[in-house]
Amino acid sequence: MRSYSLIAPAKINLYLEIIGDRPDGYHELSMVLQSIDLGDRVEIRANGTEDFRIHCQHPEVPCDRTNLAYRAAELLKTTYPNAFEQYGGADIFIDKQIPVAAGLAGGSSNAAAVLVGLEMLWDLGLTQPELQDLASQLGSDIPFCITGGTALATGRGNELEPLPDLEGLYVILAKYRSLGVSTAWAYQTYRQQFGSSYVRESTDLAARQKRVHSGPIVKAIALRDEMKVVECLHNDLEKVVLPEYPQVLKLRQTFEQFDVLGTLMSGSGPTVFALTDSREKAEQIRAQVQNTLGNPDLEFWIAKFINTGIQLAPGVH
Ligand SMILES: C[C@@](CO)(OP(=O)(O)O)[C@H](O)COP(=O)(O)OP(=O)(O)OC[C@H]1O[C@@H](n2ccc(N)nc2=O)[C@H](O)[C@@H]1O
Ligand SMILES: Nc1ncnc2c1ncn2[C@@H]1O[C@H](COP(=O)(O)OP(=O)(O)O)[C@@H](O)[C@H]1O
Repeated sequence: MRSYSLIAPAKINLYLEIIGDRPDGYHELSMVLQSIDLGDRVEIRANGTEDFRIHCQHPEVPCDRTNLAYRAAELLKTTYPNAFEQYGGADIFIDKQIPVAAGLAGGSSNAAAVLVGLEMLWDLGLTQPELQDLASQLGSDIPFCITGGTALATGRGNELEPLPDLEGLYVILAKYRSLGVSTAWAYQTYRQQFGSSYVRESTDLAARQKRVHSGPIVKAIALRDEMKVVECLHNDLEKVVLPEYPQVLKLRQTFEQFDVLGTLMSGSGPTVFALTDSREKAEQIRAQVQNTLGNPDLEFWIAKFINTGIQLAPGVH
């Protein structure tokens, strides 16, 4: 039976601005997304049956139809029933390295890997826009997870413009093991507290431009001015998550005390990250934060920026 083994990287948000409410219930965003080399391994193995089966050891990851990877497979099955009939189902093995419900797009990246893997397994010959369209139907962050790298994301987060690679940066990620934040809760709470009506189709371009402030970070990335990039780090969702989770606020403040280039909460949290220009520095900061907070529930990861999304796992054919 044919199989593909893929690496599904996590992302961090270097910039997340909520422009306003959308009529479809989502939020209009302006984000800068960055892939990092912390990733899950996703293996997709044809199983000759009429089913998809999810295999994952992580206690917080469901192995049923609610798994985003399963939903990705189902979407391809209903969109291309003839291919499904010809090739059949698959076993999907997820080796989880990305923390769950952490604001790092773990589930989204797994779903992206399934779209890419099944597309190859079923010889569908889809174009990149066709694949991106399917991804968009499944979740706002999934189109980015396919192509990865550094990108400006607008709309729901699904409209992408690639940006020049940000190379040579390292990231220390920290998360309380027992803490997870629901993305839906974060956006809903933001809407209740700060909601504003915003219609993208508005002809009032001047009003729209006034509210989109990603210009400076995009320019800094284009100029590869890393010092300027770190000055522009921003996440509107911190306004609702940090007051609700004092531990996360404390973590964010602790990173600020040390010699980091910049620090921010990623996505809907609760992961907090800090940037450095070397792995040694990242190790040093990790030790300093760990010693300061001394909490056994706190977990750390060190990763570097990468310029790829879903990739074939090295050494597997
Ligand atoms: C916050 C971010 C930042 O990158 O990432 P995470 O923290 O989840 O990793 C994303 O916007 C999350 O993207 P994703 O997790 O794909 O979102 P979806 O599945 O489409 O939607 C999950 C929930 O968030 C809300 N949502 C999502 C995107 C958006 N632009 N506006 C929203 O209000 C939706 O209404 C839904 O209740
Ligand atoms: N393949 C998957 N990996 C991780 N979580 C998943 C997956 N499929 C469904 N989930 C569920 O989605 C929720 C959000 O998980 P995740 O994608 O890791 O976080 P985030 O949306 O913060 O990036 C979790 O509570 C988890 O139960």
